[in-house]
Amino acid sequence: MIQVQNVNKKFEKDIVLDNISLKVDKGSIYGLLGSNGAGKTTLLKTIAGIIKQNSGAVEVERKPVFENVSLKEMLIYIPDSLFFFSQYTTNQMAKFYENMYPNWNNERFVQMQQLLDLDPGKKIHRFSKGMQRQVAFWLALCAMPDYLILDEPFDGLDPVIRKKIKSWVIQDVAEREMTVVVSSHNLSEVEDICDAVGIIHRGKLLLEKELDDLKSDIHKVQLAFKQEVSKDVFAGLNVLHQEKRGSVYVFIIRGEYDDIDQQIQQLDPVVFDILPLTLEEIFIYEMEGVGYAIENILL
Ligand SMILES: Nc1ncnc2c1ncn2[C@@H]1O[C@H](COP(=O)(O)OP(=O)(O)OP(=O)(O)O)[C@@H](O)[C@H]1O
Repeated sequence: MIQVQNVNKKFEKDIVLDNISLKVDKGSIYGLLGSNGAGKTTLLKTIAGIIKQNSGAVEVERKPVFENVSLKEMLIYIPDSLFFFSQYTTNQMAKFYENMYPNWNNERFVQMQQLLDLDPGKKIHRFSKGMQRQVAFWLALCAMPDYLILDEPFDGLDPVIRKKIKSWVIQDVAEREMTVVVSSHNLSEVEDICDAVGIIHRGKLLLEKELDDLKSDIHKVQLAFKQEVSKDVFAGLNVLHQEKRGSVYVFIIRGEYDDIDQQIQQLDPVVFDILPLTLEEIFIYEMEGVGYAIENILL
């Protein structure tokens, strides 16, 4: 488990992380979303134990992570700008990883080579950017980490490879309870793999949600009545957003499907539909609820 508690980080006078708290359960995938400069990389590096917060606590397996050598053997961070020793081939990097990570799996290294179709004897810096990213995943997954921290990991990967790598990550989460934190500025890029998502903006965690909860407790409702109705009749509903298109009301309502259905049936509408929302719509309305326009943050 990863626990971040009231973490603050400043670079000179700039507050880059502002009282951030979050928890990532073992065997789950947490998506950290935010625009450029939001603080994602800083937070990931703090979780990976590479930089130290000014205050607050960052714990992995209930131990402080900064400069903790035993935790580093269990945790791999793939940065947004990759680093490999110049002149090294993947085979040479694999030897290096084998010495660093006690659970290194050489059989897997050979299997993945066939699936990725990359020459392990070629110098890594001679590969394209996307191929270098594949090498980073190849090495990271063969180290069999318990924790995988990924900074904008899918940038520059073609859709086929992206799908393949996502499925490997999900497999490791399902089969051996690997825990993953993945950052992105794009919701659609990570929504298919995450169990929970947090949105960070200007160093603050604005919103944090389990995706299953999100989808089950927010609904779009279209309604029309024979006659004008007073706004008061909707007072019992937790309305996040409402608009009127002609004679049709469109509401975004938080709550259990059955409760909403029951309350609205009592109002005797002539049109009544409860519709599902896309994840992007859910975030738009949730963010509106906390006073931010998501377009300024994620889109
Ligand atoms: N080493 C540093 N020294 C000074 N300021 C820094 C340093 N690293 C990051 N910052 C500042 O911290 C803020 C957050 O940067 P960070 O890289 O964490 O954001 P990000 O959300 O990962 O952005 P991006 O999506 O552009 O990669 C930025 O204003 C950045 O300029």
